[in-house]
Amino acid sequence: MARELLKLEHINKSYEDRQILEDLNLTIHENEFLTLLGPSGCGKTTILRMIGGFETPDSGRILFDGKDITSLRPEKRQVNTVFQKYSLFSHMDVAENIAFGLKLKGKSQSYIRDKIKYALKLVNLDGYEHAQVTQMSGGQQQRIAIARAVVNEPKVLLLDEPFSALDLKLRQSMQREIVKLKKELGITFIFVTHDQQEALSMSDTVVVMNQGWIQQIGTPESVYNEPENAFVADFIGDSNIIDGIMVRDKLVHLLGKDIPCINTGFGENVPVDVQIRPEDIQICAPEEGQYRGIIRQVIFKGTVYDITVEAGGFSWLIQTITGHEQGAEVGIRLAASNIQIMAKPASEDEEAVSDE
Ligand SMILES: Nc1ncnc2c1ncn2[C@@H]1O[C@H](COP(=O)(O)OP(=O)(O)OP(=O)(O)O)[C@@H](O)[C@H]1O
Repeated sequence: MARELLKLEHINKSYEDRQILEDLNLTIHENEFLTLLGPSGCGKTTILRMIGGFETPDSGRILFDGKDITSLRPEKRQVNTVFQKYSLFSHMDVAENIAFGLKLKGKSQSYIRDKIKYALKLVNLDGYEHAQVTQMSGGQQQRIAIARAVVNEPKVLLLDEPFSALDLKLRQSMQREIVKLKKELGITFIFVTHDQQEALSMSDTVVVMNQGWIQQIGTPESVYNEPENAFVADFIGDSNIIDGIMVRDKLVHLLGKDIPCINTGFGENVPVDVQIRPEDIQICAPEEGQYRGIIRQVIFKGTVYDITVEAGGFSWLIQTITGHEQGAEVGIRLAASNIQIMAKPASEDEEAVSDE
């Protein structure tokens, strides 16, 4: 892993009486594409605003390259932000928008002209210097906002849900552009989104958050394939999450049956959350399955079918390439390697006891 660039240490933040972040710790590396992912209100933007310098933590430190920048003004940080609402100046043309920050810094006219040209090329808008921003599409405006941030040569670019106003197709093409841009610039990107697909497809590292707490940090593959708890499993992709009890290692009691699973090390009689992805479940003949059930619903999604099967007292979501008949009696099979065993979250009572 590359060198550590940014460190958030023991960050606490409350608004009025409500604690939003509690003892948050996070390390971001040089040249990393890190995404803060979580539902609305979980504190993603608050973290980004602290890194940008628009918000100060109540306690804790933010280190940049080993230096404490917790109280440094935004313009003194080597960090630039692209906001959700592009916040472009509508009375200025494209070039003036991009030049704004550079003029404030007292850069020369020729320097500014070169930078504008370079940045517009980078975001595929060469020749748009004198276009009016109000007459440009949402995608183009977002590109200008990115160009405006990039000309400051930040070491870290912060992007707060930058594509939320764009339609799906444009969003996907902007996602590809951002990944390309990141490679060209060779700097650190910190991206905020509540869209798990967006996070998985763009990032080196995904930080999954819920209610101010970091739930898991990992590569897109690891948070998808090895979620550490039911929240992550449920939030990222589709999942079947079922209560289970470990019989012994490699065997879990699930919906009335003992089902083989991979090594877990949880010990005997431990209640666990069991996760199985819809694409990892096989539909077979009734007598060949571990559970027997009925197909309740079949929905064609384009590349796959979403099939709901009622079996073992549970409503399973299963994804298949081929269609199935609603009402058919079927069996379902689970491969041990596709069963993810996760610790149950500590209950509030237990947390209270362990805090003492
Ligand atoms: N200036 C503020 N004053 C009071 N409460 C605030 C302020 N800013 C944020 N909050 C609250 O803090 C919590 C976290 O907000 P934050 O914007 O960080 O969440 P988020 O995960 O980025 O959500 P979203 O995706 O909706 O932007 C929310 O409950 C929000 O209402």
